Order: sequence, then C-alpha cells, then structure tokens
Amino acid sequence: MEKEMASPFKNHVVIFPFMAQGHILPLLDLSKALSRQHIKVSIITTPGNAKSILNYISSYPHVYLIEIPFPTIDGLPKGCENTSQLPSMEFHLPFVNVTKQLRKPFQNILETMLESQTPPLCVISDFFLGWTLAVCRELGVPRLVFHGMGVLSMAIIKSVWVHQPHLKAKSVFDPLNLPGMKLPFTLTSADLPETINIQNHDDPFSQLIEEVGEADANSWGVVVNSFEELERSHIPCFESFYNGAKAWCVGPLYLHEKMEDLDKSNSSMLMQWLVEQTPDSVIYVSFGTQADISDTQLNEVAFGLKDSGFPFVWVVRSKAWTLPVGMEEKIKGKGLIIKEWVDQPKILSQRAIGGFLSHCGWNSVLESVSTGVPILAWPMIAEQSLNAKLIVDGLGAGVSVKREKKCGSSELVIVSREAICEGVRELMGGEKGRNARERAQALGRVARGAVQEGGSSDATLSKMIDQLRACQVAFKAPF
Ligand SMILES: O=c1ccn([C@@H]2O[C@H](COP(=O)(O)OP(=O)(O)O[C@H]3O[C@H](CO)[C@@H](O)[C@H](O)[C@H]3O)[C@@H](O)[C@H]2O)c(=O)[nH]1
Repeated sequence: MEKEMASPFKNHVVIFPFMAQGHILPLLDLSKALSRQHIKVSIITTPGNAKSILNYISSYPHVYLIEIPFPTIDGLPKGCENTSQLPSMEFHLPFVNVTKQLRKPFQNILETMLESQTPPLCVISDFFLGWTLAVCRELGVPRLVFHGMGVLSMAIIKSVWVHQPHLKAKSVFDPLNLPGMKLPFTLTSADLPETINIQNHDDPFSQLIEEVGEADANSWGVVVNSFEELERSHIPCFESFYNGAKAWCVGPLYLHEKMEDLDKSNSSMLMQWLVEQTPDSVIYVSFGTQADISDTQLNEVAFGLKDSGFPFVWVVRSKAWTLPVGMEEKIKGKGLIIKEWVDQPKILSQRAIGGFLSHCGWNSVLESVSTGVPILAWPMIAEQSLNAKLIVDGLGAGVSVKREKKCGSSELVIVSREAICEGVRELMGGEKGRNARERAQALGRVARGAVQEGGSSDATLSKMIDQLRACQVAFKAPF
C-alpha cells in the first residue's frame, strides 16, 4: 500500500466485515459516519464483494477499499464470496471456516499500515472473523468486535451458552431463568435459536462458536448497532460476558447517513406507485438475505397477501420462483413483487407503508422501528425469534404471525396462507396493529434522536474514538 505524503486525516480505522449483506451493510454505514468525522476508513473485503461495497462508499472521500482474494471452498463455484450466494445454509460453516485463510493477507495489510503516516487506531472486525484478534494482538492494534445483532439477543445467546438453562427445563415451553437478566418477555427453549438450543457443545458449529466467542470476549470493545434508549437495561449483563470490553451502542447505523439508491429505475417506478397509495395502507414484505424459503412457502405468502386485501410490496430473493398460476392477474395494481435489490430503508420511510411483514433480522427491525413502521413478526433463523419477542412482547411495536411451535429442527415449518392473511389484517387494520403503530412511531422518534448531534449514539461514537486516540497516544492499549 502507498504511504501517504501528508495525511489529511485525523485518524484511521480498519473495518473487516464478514461477507454477508446483513453484516456488511451496517459496517458501511459506520464507515460513512466515521468518514464524516474526517477519519480515514479502510474496508477489507474480497473482489466478489467489492463492487457492491464501492457503490455504497464511492461518494465518501475518506473511505477506501482493500481487496484480498477469497479462498476456494470445495463444492462451491468460484466467485461465491457472499453468504447470500450459498446454495443452502449447509455451506455456512465451511464458508466461515475458510475465511481463516485470510489471516496472512490481513496481517500483511496491517503491518504495512502500521508503517504509514496514519497507523490504524483500531480494527473493527466481524465476530465470525475471530482469528483477527491474534493478528491485532501481535501487532498491538486494539480489536473491536461487531456482531450485527442487538444487545438483548446477544446477552441471551451468551447467557444460554454459559448457563444452559434449557437443559434443566422440564418442557420446551417452560420459562427459562437467565441469571442476572431481567427479560422483557417470557423465554422458553422453543424461542431459542436452534444453534444454541442444543444438548452439548461438541458439534462443529458449537466449536466455531466457542472459538469466535473466545476472541469476542478478549476484544478491546464491542460496536453495537443499537441505541441505548432501546436496550440500556441489558447492557451491563451483556458486558459481563467480556473481559472488560465496553459495548458501544452507536446505532441505528443506517440513520447516520441515508443509503444511496442502488437501483434507481426499479426504485423510482416503485416510489411512484407508493406515492399514489393511501398513507399506512401498504404492507412491505421482505425476509432478508439469508433464510432459504421453499416455493411452497412462497406460494402461501402470495395467497395470504392477496387474500388479506391490503396492497403490498414484496421483495423476493428466489429468482426461480414464479407466482402461482392466475395470481398475477388477481394482484394487478394491488401488489408489487420485486426480484431485485431495493433500498429498503427508503421504502419503509414512505408514508404509504403501514406495516412490515419481516423475518426480524436485526437490521430490518432497526429500520422498521426507526421509520415508525410496526412489524408483523415471522422469525425464521438465527437470533430472529429473540428479536421478534423483543419487538412484539418487549416493545409492543408489532404482532406475531401465528406459527406452529417447533424445537430442535432446522426445517422451517410452513406458515399457512390463512395465518399470513390474518396477521396482515391484524397489523394493518386491527386494534393490536393500531397500538403497535403508535409504539413504533414513538420509538422511531427516539431512534432518530439518538444519531442526531448530541444524541446518545452520536455521543458514544465520539467517545469511542476519543478513547481509542488516548490509547494510541499513551501506547498502552489494554489488549
Ligand atoms: O432488497 C433488499 C434486501 C435487503 N436489504 C437490506 O439488507 C439488510 C438485511 O439485513 P437483516 O434484516 O438483518 O436480514 P439478514 O441479512 O437476513 O440478517 C442476518 O444478519 C442479521 C444481523 O446480524 C441477523 O439479525 C439476522 O438474523 C441474519 O439473518 C437490511 O439492512 C435491508 O435494508 C435491502 O436494502 N434491500
């Protein structure tokens, strides 16, 4: 890397995201927030992820991209460098494990940076890239970890991992007691993510969790995409699982700067349609970038949305799936199905949007809350069930889709068209939906305030940088 002749930057931060959209996007928003404070940001990624990242950061003068080749994985075609391209979640573990081969190039990059005029203040690394801690320690650079999840879900996951209360429960519907935690809802084994709801820690995924958890606990700090007003009471418990690291709540990150419109043509057609709709009348539907959803399930969603009678915008990931025969005609003018990347926060901020049928990925939850849009919660994988409980039972800003309870199975239970239709009607037209909308709107005001100058997240971000600067100056970072 070239040495800078005269550095215009106050400082330099290195960001290394895990190659999954839900993990990359909030870190790009963090990069923008840092760049506005005249901090140089170097984002490390692989060529297959570079193009879409460049689209987001190109207008930011202080944000740079450094590419390192992605190693090949047996069974996957070359060029598969993002979890959204994996043929199934079965490949997730091999995908995470193969990133360990990026250690040497990462080390080379950091070594070169340390010789430059703007040596990095810190590395902000995704938690899946646990191996970055050893490199950072060796080179004396503080490592901050980023999970992409909220405080409460992370605290629950860590507590269940350590205390294993589900193994003592008499049934999967017994309330679980987590020491030192005041949960805003009743938690049972049936609510736990399948990756932690296990009998022992011997399987390969658990071993990975142990490994990255160790690096996590020994990091300098944790950057959290949340805001204090939302999760303040759970922060002490969450921090208790670290060896002195502080949780820095600096979100909702996307609100630090509005994301650019990636697909203007598609988007403007969509925006045009949305402008013509009655306020709060349209339900937005999206299930994130990870969950595999069968065609049978997609068909049920299509029927459920149509039967509800409410207009909808539905972003579908599966390119191969097509609407059931005859459906296109029936939803004409009432429902838009989009198979391309959209600017979700922009859609959610339209006055026409009155609800969000969501899988409750944390980014979607934050985006919905921040725009005052109540959620029809349909958690699918990962920690989404915990986010859904927080939104519906903890914050009262959503209602749940009725689902069969399941436990210990990686298979998604099919949710019927009737359940979807009923849920949409409740959220968009029912009493519970009205209350949830009021709660969401109140939360939205607080979320937006958090990132404004002097707000909790804005102040926390400045404080975090100040402390890192102090560490660098004193040359005695505690890691
Ligand atoms: O067409 C699209 C589709 C998605 N998005 C954005 O993509 C992100 C998706 O993130 P999220 O809602 O969190 O869903 P996933 O990508 O599925 O999230 C994964 O990562 C999250 C953060 O760690 C976890 O909370 C989830 O459980 C995990 O599935 C959001 O910012 C969306 O706005 C768009 O902007 N346009």
